[in-house]
Amino acid sequence: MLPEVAKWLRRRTSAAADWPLQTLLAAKGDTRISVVLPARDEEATVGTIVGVIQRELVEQAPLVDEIVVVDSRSSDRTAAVAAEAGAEVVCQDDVLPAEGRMSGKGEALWKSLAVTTGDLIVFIDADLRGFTSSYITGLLGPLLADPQIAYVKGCYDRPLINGETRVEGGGGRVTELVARPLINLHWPMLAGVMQPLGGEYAGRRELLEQLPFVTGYGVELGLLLDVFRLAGLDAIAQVDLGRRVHSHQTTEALGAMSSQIMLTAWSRLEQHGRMMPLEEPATALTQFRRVSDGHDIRVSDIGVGERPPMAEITEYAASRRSLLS
Ligand SMILES: O=c1ccn([C@@H]2O[C@H](COP(=O)(O)OP(=O)(O)O)[C@@H](O)[C@H]2O)c(=O)[nH]1
Ligand SMILES: O=C(O)[C@@H](COP(=O)(O)O)O[C@H]1O[C@H](CO)[C@@H](O)[C@H](O)[C@H]1O
Repeated sequence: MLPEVAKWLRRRTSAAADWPLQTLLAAKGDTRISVVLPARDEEATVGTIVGVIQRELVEQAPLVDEIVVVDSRSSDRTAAVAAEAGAEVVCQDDVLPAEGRMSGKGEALWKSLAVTTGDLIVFIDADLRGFTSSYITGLLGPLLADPQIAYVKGCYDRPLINGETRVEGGGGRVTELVARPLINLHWPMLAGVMQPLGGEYAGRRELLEQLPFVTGYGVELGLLLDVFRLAGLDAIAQVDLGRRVHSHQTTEALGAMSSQIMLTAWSRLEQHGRMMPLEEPATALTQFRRVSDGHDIRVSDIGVGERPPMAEITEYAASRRSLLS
């Protein structure tokens, strides 16, 4: 792990418990705060999430100024359930109609900027189970405490819970198999970000509105790479939110998601390559595992060598002759 990354990890990693609600209320001042939930067919979970935010962070404590659910072409009762729970609901395709209609989560999040008023915007997936308001207070903490911080990613344990299947640490499959390797190879300064694809994060509007939003599932990787490019590593923080349980897609669906992540990585490498020669890929892979007092950080060398065609090896011809004689 690069020394700058180790330093960043120490300086810019905190836990939700480090940011109590009263501290945030005292720091809020006239800062407006929006919570955005992109939601496609999330009627089973969106109401509970919105209800917790509405009760604990709007009614009981005036921290959050608005809860906006972006209905992303749902075919179920997502919009009605979200509205009944207290959210303002907008249809993704009704926002900025002159800009046309693109698809996916990134489109929903990009359009959310046009229908929210917050100086700070918190993004929360609408398929979470066991959501607590500490997700939001944790993500807001660094932003309300330090003007140098402009973007905060959640990190958490990610079990894979699918019907009878329950694998601790088995979630975040695209993160572990695609995004983390790509980031370590090409953006090693971001190797300390424990959950680069996590759907819970927050940012300052003044930064977010300067960033392109990749549509589909490339949005998280695109934003992380572009925040790093535009604002630098020290503008990024991460907060341990504990545990994240969400609805899991099929492996086939995650194949499409992985492809979008790779396309996003390619687009940023291609942009970078137009400005300066691309660096050689790094060959250290940093991985994280929860342990009792934090995270076990493992750095492994994933470098590969390469042998030439055997036909070019002098001894090969001689060995073949002796074998065949
Ligand atoms: O076209 C889409 C796809 C997804 N989502 C939402 O984005 C979040 C994350 O999507 P998903 O759960 O499909 O991804 P996963 O968490 O499985 O990676 C969820 O709130 C989805 O409802 C969305 O708003 N529009
Ligand atoms: O992190 C991941 O590997 C994927 C899939 O998670 P699981 O293997 O289903 O737990 O989930 C994330 O990736 C998406 C693409 O960035 C985000 O949009 C989702 O919010 C996030 O859950």
